[in-house]
Amino acid sequence: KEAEQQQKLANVVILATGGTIAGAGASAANSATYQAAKMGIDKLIAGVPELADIANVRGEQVMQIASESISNDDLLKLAKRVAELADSSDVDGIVITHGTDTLEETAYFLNLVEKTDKPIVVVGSMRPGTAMSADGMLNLYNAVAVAGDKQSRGKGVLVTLNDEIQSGRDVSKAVNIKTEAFKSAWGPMGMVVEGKSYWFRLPAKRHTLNSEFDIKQISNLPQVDIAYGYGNVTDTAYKALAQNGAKALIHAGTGNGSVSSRVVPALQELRKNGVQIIRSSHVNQGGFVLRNAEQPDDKNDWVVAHDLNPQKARILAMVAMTKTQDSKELQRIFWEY
Ligand SMILES: NC(=O)CC[C@H](N)C(=O)O
Repeated sequence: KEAEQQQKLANVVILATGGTIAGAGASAANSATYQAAKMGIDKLIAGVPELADIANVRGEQVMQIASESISNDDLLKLAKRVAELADSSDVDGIVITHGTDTLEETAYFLNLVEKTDKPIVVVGSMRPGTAMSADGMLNLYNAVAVAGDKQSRGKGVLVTLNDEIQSGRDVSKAVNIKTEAFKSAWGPMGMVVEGKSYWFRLPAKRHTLNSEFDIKQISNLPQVDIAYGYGNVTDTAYKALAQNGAKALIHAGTGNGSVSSRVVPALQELRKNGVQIIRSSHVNQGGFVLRNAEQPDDKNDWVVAHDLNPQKARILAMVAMTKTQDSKELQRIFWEY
């Protein structure tokens, strides 16, 4: 009977990378003061015995770090392992446990480069497992439930925290001290309650199988950096980043991705020297940057990131520039993904 039950359950692999979901504090009262990336994947799985009721789960420790320290090489390593697993006939879904600080970047990267319709779910937590009201156990249970569900196929890379199923493209860490930390300007795609998914919308942007990018053809990512717009800003950071080898600069602009008159000449000059200039916005609840609004992008030969926040714009620029150095092509890609 037990063997029969196991055969019916989906096979889900959990790739662990660290973060708070693997964190530990000195006391149960430490919900915010703790060390991330302390607990191994086997302990994490053992901590949620209910996982065995919803899937055949096995874990792999890919790295053990806080996500603010994830490098492009780490990203490539993780994505290549995800692709291998997605190609295995005995894997139905993949969960990635991840620190929440750059979770949105990894989720978007995988969404762009994984050629599979199998569910890929990225999950983290806001409190370590040692804390009172820790959220990691339920988030992980929900992630495994979603990853093992056939209904989750072909919907792009997903993120489950706070009982919500979010699109890995849209979601962003919007609050850093609450368990309802992750939001999307366009709303969640669904809910997961007691291990069952309830879907309400689908992503409109290109992803996974419908993406022109494939991790199997990517071995390097170009250097793309971000500089921040604010009152009294100077062009120092932009110039320094370009001098240090950035092939594209994401302008994390104010408002509509506006650019200070003290910075415009430097960006025009950098563009003439071959650096791509991509205007994004750092407004908190979802920026929306349009071509030739605020700045003459056609004249300057700049690109706009549209609704992508600066850190997501960096991810798309890196992936796009593995294929093209043409600013018009880059702009097409920024509209489509
Ligand atoms: N809530 C978290 O996961 C944050 C912990 C850590 N800064 C990380 O991103 O890994």
